[in-house]
Amino acid sequence: MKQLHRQSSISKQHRPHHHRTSLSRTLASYLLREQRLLFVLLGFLLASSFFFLYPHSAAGSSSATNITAAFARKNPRSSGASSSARRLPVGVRKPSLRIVVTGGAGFVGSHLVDKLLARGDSVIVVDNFFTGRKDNVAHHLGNPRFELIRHDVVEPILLEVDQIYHLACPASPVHYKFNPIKTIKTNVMGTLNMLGLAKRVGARFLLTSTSEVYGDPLEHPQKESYWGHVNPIGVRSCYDEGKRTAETLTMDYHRGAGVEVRIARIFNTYGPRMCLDDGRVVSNFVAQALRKQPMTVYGDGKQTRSFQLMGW
Ligand SMILES: O=C(O)[C@H]1O[C@H](OP(=O)(O)OP(=O)(O)OC[C@H]2O[C@@H](n3ccc(=O)[nH]c3=O)[C@H](O)[C@@H]2O)[C@H](O)[C@@H](O)[C@@H]1O
Repeated sequence: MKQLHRQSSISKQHRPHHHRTSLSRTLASYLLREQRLLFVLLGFLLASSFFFLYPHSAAGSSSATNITAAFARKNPRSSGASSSARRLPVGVRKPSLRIVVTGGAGFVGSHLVDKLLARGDSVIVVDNFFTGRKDNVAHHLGNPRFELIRHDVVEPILLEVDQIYHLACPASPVHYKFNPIKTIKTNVMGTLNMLGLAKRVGARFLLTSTSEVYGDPLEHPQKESYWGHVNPIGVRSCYDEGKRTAETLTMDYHRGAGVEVRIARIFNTYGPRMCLDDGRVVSNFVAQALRKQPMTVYGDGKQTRSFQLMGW
C-alpha cells in the first residue's frame, strides 16, 4: 500500500509532461511486481474455462425468462401461479382452470364436461342445442364452477378461458347431412372463431376431428400418417372436408400464430346419452332390438369400424 501511495505521488509529479507514459509505466510496474500479472492471467483462465464448461448456466437466466414468457402467453393463469415461486397462502385454494367446451351439451361433450368438473376445473358449455340437450348437463346446473351458454359457434364469442375444447358439430351422418351448408359452416367458421379466441386469450385449443378425414380409406387400419381418400363433392363431404379444413386451420394457427393445439380423431362413438334416433349403427341396432324389429345391415355387411364407448 505504501509503495502504491508513493508511486501515485510520483506519477502526480510527472503528470504535466508525460501523463500517459508514466501512467502506463506505473500500471506495468504494478502488475509485474509480486507476480500480480500471473494472478490476473490465472483468474482470466479460470473464468474462461468456467464459461466454456457451463455455457447454459451463463445463459440460464435469459432462457428461463423466455420459457416463462412463452408459457405465460399460452397459459397466463398457470404461469402467474408459478412465477416468483408463488406458494398460495394456507387456506387459499389453487384457482381452477377455466375451460370452454363447445358442443358441451352433446353426447360426447357432456361426458367430457363431467370429467373436467370432477377434476376441479371451471367449465363453460357453449351449445346451440341442435343435437345437444340440456338434460345431458342438467345435473351440473347448481354447480358454481359450471355455466351454460346457448350460442352458435358460427358467430364469434369472447370468453376469458385457459383452454378450449372444440366439439361443436353434429357427428351422425343423419344429422350432418340434414343441413350440409350449416355443417360445413360450423366446421370452418366455428373452428376459425374458436381458434381466433384461443389466439386472443392465449388459450390451449383442442379440435375433436373424426376418422372421416380418411374418407373411404384405401388403408386398413388407418395410421395417423395416412392422408386419406376423400370425395370432395359427395353427400358426406360437408363433414369430411369440413373436418379436414378444421384440422388445416388448427395447424395453421399453431404454425402461424403460435397457438398451442391438439387434434383428436374420434371414431364411431356410442354409449349413455346417445340419442336413440342418432342414426349411427350401434344406436340403430339397439333401438331395433328394443322394438323387436330386425336389425338393418346396409350393403354387404363386410364394412369395418372402430368403436369407442363414451362415459366410462
Ligand atoms: O366410424 C367412424 O369413425 C365415424 O362414424 C360415423 O360415420 P359412419 O361410420 O358412417 O357411422 P354409422 O352410420 O354408424 O355407420 C357405420 C357402418 O354401419 C352401417 N350401418 C349403419 C346403420 C345401420 O342401421 N346399419 C348399418 O349397417 C353403415 O352403412 C356403415 O357402414 C360418424 O359420422 C363419424 O363421426 C365417425 O367418425
